[in-house]
Amino acid sequence: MTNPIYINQKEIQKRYKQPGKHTHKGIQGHALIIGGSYGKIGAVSLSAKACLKTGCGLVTVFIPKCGYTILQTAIPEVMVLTDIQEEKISNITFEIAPQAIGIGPGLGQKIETQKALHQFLKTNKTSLVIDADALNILSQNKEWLSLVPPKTILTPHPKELERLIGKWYSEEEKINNTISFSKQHQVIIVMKGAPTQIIDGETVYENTTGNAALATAGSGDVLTGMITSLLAQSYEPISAAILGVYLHGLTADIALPETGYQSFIASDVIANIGKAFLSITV
Ligand SMILES: NC(=O)C1=CN([C@@H]2O[C@H](COP(=O)(O)OP(=O)(O)OC[C@H]3O[C@@H](n4cnc5c(N)ncnc54)[C@H](O)[C@@H]3O)[C@@H](O)[C@H]2O)[C@@H](O)CC1
Ligand SMILES: Nc1ncnc2c1ncn2[C@@H]1O[C@H](COP(=O)(O)OP(=O)(O)O)[C@@H](O)[C@H]1O
Ligand SMILES: [Mg+2]
Repeated sequence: MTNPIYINQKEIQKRYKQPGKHTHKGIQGHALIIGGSYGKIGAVSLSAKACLKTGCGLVTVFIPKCGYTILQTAIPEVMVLTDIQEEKISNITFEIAPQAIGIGPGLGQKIETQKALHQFLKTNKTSLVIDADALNILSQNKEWLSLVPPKTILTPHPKELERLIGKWYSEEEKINNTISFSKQHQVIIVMKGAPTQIIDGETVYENTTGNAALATAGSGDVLTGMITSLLAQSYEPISAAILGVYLHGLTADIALPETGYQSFIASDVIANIGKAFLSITV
């Protein structure tokens, strides 16, 4: 099996870019997060807030109508576009030109939403992060993977990965099958877990941050927002994935002495992104 490259402080120093002194929100990246359905607007809310807190200049969400007031109240910094439907996404249309799109958190898998994702993939040319229900929809319609732009980042947890690549019977088989999938579809796969591994063709990266405090609802939705943010800020897709995963894990390592494993929640990831950035820049 290929030896992994460990994602440690040294690997991060090679990739991290400090924002320029004269930067402004117009060049600091505009990210779009698409997702949400009735009862799962929180997933988009977490993702969008994490996206902002990871340094993106502008963040817009595209959600079903029922999430409008929730989003505008929860995060006034975020701009909101809504679908024509109340409870689910049915037609993804927007006139903005984001540099990166994260799609999937809380999306649901209703048939109209599946069709909307298909239509979106047929026309989209923007760099993408695909997570959660958008991955589950792709697993049910594998032929749509040919519509995904090269170097798209997929962020499956183990069950989502199984739906995508099928069952495995050893760690080695899991990695080998994921490598084959990554090469076949030219995608980067963030295999979330303990530890998270990132597969980019034949190259395997293994994260060194994070702990069991991250086993909490919404922590993956937050990761999607963080990686989308970095992608919108012009990081190469592989660097956005590596830096996002490392910082995400670091938040839990930083917070652990204060929260313990049990009381750490996804919002604590977001609350500690600043400290995580500070600790990689010293
Ligand atoms: N506040 C919110 O609105 C939240 C919304 N969420 C959304 O809910 C939808 C469903 O996502 P879920 O992931 O809950 O449902 P899924 O059905 O995709 O995954 C849950 C299944 O995967 C298994 N699984 C998950 N992590 C695993 C691991 N590390 N090892 C082994 N098995 C693992 C679980 O045991 C369970 O069987 C998504 O759209 C997601 O974004 C969740 O992220 C939770 C929070
Ligand atoms: N025991 C653990 N140790 C380290 N990281 C973990 C652990 N459990 C979960 N995580 C991390 O938490 C995140 C969970 O993502 P996901 O299952 O998609 O959550 P959700 O869909 O609820 O947002 C992943 O980044 C995963 O690597
Ligand atoms: Mg998830």
